[in-house]
Amino acid sequence: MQAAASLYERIGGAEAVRSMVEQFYQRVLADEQLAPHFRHAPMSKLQHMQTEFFSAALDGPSLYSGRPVRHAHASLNISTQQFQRFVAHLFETLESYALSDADRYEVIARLNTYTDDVVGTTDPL
Ligand code: HEM
Repeated sequence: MQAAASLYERIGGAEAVRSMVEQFYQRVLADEQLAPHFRHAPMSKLQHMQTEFFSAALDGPSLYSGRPVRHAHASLNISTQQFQRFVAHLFETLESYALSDADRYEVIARLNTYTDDVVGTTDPL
């Protein structure tokens, strides 16, 4: 019997995750409440790291080699509202992929587990 397909496979594998991250960042950078955070960010490295991160988060084969999420966002002073906008852009991006609603909510639920690592992390690492 074959193992059930992972979320990574259901979204369409490596190429789908790469293009999903690209579309997602186009949305994030077009959002005037989020874009200022990325003004000095190394965007091609960030997209690469995010692609790895999402692949790992969706149970794909790749390992995430970037910094811990808490470390990467320390001192960025991201608000809860900005975090919610970020996740809403992801949800909208996922709407153009052939995923069930349950899968879309599962992706969002996984990202929401990082809220405390991303929001307002001005405290010591
Ligand atoms: C669940 C939510 C989020 C996740 C999982 C996430 C994940 C990541 C990852 C994996 C990196 C790369 C780390 C590295 O370079 O080693 C990163 C960097 C970054 N993220 Fe996020 N992020 C999230 C939310 C946000 C939000 C809401 C913002 C801003 C509005 C943001 C702004 C940034 C910036 C500016 C960087 C680049 C930091 C630098 O290299 O100087 N992130 N994020």
